[in-house]
Amino acid sequence: MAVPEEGSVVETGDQAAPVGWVERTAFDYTAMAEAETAATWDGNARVYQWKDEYGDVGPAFEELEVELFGDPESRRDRQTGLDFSKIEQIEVIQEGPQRIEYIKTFADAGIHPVMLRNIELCGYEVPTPIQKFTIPAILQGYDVIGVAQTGSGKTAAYLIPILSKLMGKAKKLGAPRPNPARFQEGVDNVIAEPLVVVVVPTRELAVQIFNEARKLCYRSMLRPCVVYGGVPVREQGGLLSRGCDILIGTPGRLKDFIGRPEVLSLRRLKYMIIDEADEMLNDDWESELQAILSEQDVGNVYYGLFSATFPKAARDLAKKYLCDSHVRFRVGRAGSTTENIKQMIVEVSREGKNETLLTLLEEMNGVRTIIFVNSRQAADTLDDFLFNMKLPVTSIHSDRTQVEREAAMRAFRSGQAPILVATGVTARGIDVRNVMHVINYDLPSIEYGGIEEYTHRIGRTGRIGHRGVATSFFTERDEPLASVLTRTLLETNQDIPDFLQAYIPENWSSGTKVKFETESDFDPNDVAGAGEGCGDEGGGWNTADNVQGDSGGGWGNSGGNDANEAANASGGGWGADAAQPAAGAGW
Ligand SMILES: Nc1ncnc2c1ncn2[C@@H]1O[C@H](COP(=O)(O)OP(=O)(O)OP(=O)(O)O)[C@@H](O)[C@H]1O
Repeated sequence: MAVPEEGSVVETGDQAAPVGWVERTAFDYTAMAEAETAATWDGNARVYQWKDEYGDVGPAFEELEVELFGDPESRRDRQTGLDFSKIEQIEVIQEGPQRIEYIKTFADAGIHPVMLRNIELCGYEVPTPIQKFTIPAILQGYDVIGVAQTGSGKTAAYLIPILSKLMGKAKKLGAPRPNPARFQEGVDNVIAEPLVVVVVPTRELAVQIFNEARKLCYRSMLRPCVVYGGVPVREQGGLLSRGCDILIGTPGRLKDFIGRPEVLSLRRLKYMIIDEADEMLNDDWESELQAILSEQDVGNVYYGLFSATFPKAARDLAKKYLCDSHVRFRVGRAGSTTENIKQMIVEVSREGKNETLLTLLEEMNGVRTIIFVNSRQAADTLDDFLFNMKLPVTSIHSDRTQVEREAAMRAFRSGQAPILVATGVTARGIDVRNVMHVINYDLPSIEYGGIEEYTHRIGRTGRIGHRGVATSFFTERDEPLASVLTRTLLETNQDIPDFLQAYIPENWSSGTKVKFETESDFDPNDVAGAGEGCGDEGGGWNTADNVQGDSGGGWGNSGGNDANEAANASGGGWGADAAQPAAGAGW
């Protein structure tokens, strides 16, 4: 990366962008708010649709394929330069009485041929460590807890096996749906009866997972939908009324739709995934989550909990609901960071933060950067400050309208505004390619997430084999975090600045394991099993006995041959003939 000369500025007409940065764009938030009714929401993005005559698998559509997966050239390039070696070295710990034989390649897993092709189109060559375990476990019908570092492919770790299992069975298991080619609003509307629900804490994450589902559902009959706050309920209801097999949503909006049985019913639900499980178990979501969990058909639903950290609240939920048969996978220590991120802690005074920030942005200029602050007001103030310094910045926080939030994310993703100022919660789980630098302008305080929040925040960079830098400003206020922060740095062999040296544990020497009192790992005595929710008694977590041969569903057989078996069951719904594009087919 080019280091600019000190204080140098590139003159570009009357706008002068500091060296290395694109010109700033002024975002008119008031106009955006007024345009809300005419907005094109991210959740309205096109999904693959089929005609009845296709059978279980539809033909490819080049235009949509490029929209979903990018052009073929960029697909190939995506994998170059990825360094999986650090991820590969991390030990995967399997807990629970069941032993799952892990897969080495996607082809090993016995997944549906269309899913295999979609994985290839995504550019995924080998499964990540968490995927190696959760794919066979979910295919075999186990409830799963997956705890793995940020950016380690947890979304695909549950979507691939679930969608693969459902491919070829949508007709049999799913609700009748209108033919999209002939759909008439108000005439053909159906009640949405999803087979899968994914609950996530933020709107941005809901859209992101919806986009991953759009890719992985390509050419199948499975129709993904997303619902989240800030968009008129009527609009989202309209999308649901065309049928929905995979529903991704934020808890408040999901609860709202559950209260409208003429729009949404969970009676066909087979899989419930709680992503970013630790955040979802925050007190703020409790009533919504309870409403969603209590809605299901007892004993008939498979569960998955996924997160990068697993604090006590999440462990308590697992303890309450999970049965003996569930499997837990931990990639490294729960809450640990990845070695692909270079972490730097800089001591600053509160007054000196802006100046230090400008220096940093000058040193690492032009790269996609996320700056975290601790309050909405601070986000607005910092956005203004950076904009006045002629930097291409945008910001996102929960007081913004949905139009503003989506516009900010689009500007950041496209590179129009490569600097994003965000509060921690709104940026939870977001995955933007090539975020090279994360800056904690404010470190998260112990009361607001502490070290676990730190892990999630810096995890916006150094994702999936890429490398990144995370710089955090440390003021005297951050003293309570010093000890655990130092140990987190030691764990991945980071440099410890002088002012943190005193927090290096006594007797610690390089290569020894660092101890964490808030160890997010499961205590072996804390194992679930006596959960109220087992079997028929409550929350509906499955036992080993009911994993197989789900009545009428025709699934739940131990993984491996699912694709072939479904092909037989559906009268050869895929295979060469069915997969051929039908002449003149539309979607
Ligand atoms: N096997 C794979 N090979 C290459 N890339 C992959 C693979 N699996 C997933 N990815 C990509 O890795 C990125 C990170 O995945 P994802 O967002 O699911 O991570 P995560 O573990 O959920 O992170 P976080 O905890 O921060 O939410 C995504 O861009 C995804 O498309």
